[in-house]
Amino acid sequence: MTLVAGVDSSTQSVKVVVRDADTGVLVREGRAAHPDGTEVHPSAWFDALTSAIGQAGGLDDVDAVSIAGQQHGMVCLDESGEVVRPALLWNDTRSAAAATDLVAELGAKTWAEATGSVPVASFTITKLRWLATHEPENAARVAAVCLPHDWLTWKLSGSTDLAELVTDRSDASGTGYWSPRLNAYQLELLEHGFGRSVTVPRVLEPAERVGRFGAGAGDNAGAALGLDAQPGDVVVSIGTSGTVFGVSTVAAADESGIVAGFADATGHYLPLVCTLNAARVLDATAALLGVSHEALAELALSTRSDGLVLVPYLEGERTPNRPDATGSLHGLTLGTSTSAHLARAAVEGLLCGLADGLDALVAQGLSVQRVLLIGGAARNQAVREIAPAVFGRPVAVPPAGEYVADGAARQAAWALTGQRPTWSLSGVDVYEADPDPAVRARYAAARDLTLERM
Ligand SMILES: Nc1ncnc2c1ncn2[C@@H]1O[C@H](COP(=O)(O)OP(=O)(O)O)[C@@H](O)[C@H]1O
Ligand SMILES: O=C(CO)[C@@H](O)[C@H](O)COP(=O)(O)O
Repeated sequence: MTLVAGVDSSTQSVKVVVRDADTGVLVREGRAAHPDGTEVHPSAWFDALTSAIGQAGGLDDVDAVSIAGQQHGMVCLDESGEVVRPALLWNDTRSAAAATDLVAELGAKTWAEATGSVPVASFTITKLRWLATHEPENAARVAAVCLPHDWLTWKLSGSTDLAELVTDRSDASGTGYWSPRLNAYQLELLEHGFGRSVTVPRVLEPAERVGRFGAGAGDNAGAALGLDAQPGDVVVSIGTSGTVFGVSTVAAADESGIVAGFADATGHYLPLVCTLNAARVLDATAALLGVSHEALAELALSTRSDGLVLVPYLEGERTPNRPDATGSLHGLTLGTSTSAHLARAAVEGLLCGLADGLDALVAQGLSVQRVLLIGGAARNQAVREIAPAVFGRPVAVPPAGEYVADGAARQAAWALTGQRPTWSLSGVDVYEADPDPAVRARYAAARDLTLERM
């Protein structure tokens, strides 16, 4: 049996799957937790990956490996390949002012045309500007910049040569200095943002490999590949981030900055909307109520929200671009002051943010024939049942699984054999509900009424 491995190094954890390259059957798997926080030393990811690989029985008998991971994080290396400072992750908002400056300096249209996206605090380029401004001594030591998945691939390959860093189209498209449309770096943007040029990883083609390593992918592109998403499939992923995206044959360039015009992992495009507040809104609400996720779901399904709205900007927000916002609760009455109403409002609030994202993608021309729901919080029964009412469409929920790691495994098999795998995806459950536009309308009325962070 020929084995391939796929990795998802996501915000909260790392997952490893080992699959049969011919059939896609899961042979072994492993996982390990990542440290909390929006600033993490990459060595913590490597330690977690090593432990997850061990749990998955090692990689000695595996012929090809691909690593997918959280997008955008800034990993800076010095000339000898050492990490300069802990990585700033996609959900670290300290570079919000740098993002505002970069957009003001060149204009949103220039960014959208050059890179497919208008940078917000998540994007690597804004973190580089922040570093140049706030930590000039660290900035001076930077010889190369790469992304979490690039660094893990490089590290696992055993290389110490900066010239051997590789990445893929999907993750390169989240840097703010690579064009999906032109399939090329825009290094003048990197120089503009950081003040000078540095080494960047070589961008591999979707099925290219270096030794036994595939190109890897940003986690959302990895999930699209893992689900074998086709044009018309829109994926809603509710993990640490909330994302809505679809595979498209047309490159997006949304000047409003709502839709990010990323590349996918198959040579096409992946227009995407990302929110900063997703599964952790339910984690926080369950903790506040002192209940499990299962009990939270039961509470949420036991009532309607009756006008209670939770605007879930607990970590600030990325879409809409409100990095300094806080969450807020609106519509409290004696009647809505119950655990059940709060649970329902939390689920509806996070889903309304994603429904706004779905609308934005449709407005950009993305076709929606099917909505697929994945990510840790897709396990939640209330999310599954309320999503179709909020989205106004049926929602298909594939079996709980590690679709990002599966996408990486598919890529590894593709790179190994030269054939894109046709592994079958087992059955999805379809959830339907009457559309509930009143919930969306009430949320829309509340969403801008939030306090800034202190
Ligand atoms: N049944 C559930 N209901 C709601 N949230 C859940 C449930 N199970 C897991 N989660 C949450 O999902 C998140 C992890 O999802 P995952 O997609 O692995 O995240 P990431 O890829 O961002 O690391 C955690 O915040 C976890 O608490
Ligand atoms: O920033 C984005 C997409 O632009 C996020 O989707 C990150 O890629 C993190 O993903 P998860 O940890 O939530 O899987």
